[in-house]
Amino acid sequence: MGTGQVIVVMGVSGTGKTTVGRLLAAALGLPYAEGDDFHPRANVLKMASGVPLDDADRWPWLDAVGAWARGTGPGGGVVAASALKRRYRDRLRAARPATVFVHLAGDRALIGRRMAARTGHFMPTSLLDSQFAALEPLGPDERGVTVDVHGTPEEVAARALAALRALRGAH
Ligand SMILES: Nc1ncnc2c1ncn2[C@@H]1O[C@H](COP(=O)(O)OP(=O)(O)O)[C@@H](O)[C@H]1O
Ligand SMILES: O=C(O)[C@H](O)[C@@H](O)[C@H](O)[C@H](O)COP(=O)(O)O
Repeated sequence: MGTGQVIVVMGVSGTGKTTVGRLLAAALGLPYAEGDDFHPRANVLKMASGVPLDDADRWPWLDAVGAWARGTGPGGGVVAASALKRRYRDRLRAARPATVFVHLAGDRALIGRRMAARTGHFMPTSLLDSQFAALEPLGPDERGVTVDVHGTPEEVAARALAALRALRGAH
């Protein structure tokens, strides 16, 4: 899938970033990182208490994700990180120019159901509306693919791999 490529699996909470990101990393033989692990503790506590993050909360987190991406070296890697807004993705691209985004997209009802069924996670389903409100889909000039999240995780991962291959073929 290309030397030096970092794949950022993006999208709202509950859309399957972790699940699909791990499958992509395994399929590509790349290291995987969980974006949630880079949040300062204050961010996790804020979200857990039902308050959405703002830009100021997200900059240090994005810089930590970007540092991981840069640190993967020539081999690249896969990281799950919501990267909801264009300016957040700009920040990640500034840290690691060879970044490609996989936007996992689905309707609110489906994602809400999956999120509600998830256990042991700090993110409350009540924040899903704010996640959709913040979401800015990939622009035509942004290197990446948008992948629908219906079906099994394996189907979504296969769809993402095919879209990445097509993107690569187009360049
Ligand atoms: N394609 C899928 N079909 C059914 N359930 C899924 C699918 N993808 C993810 N899930 C489940 O939905 C929940 C949210 O997925 P997760 O990977 O944690 O999303 P995110 O990392 O974007 O928050 C988890 O409980 C996960 O097991
Ligand atoms: O910028 C944000 O508001 C957060 O990054 C958010 O988008 C993310 O979704 C949470 O960290 C919950 O984690 P999950 O995405 O794994 O639910």
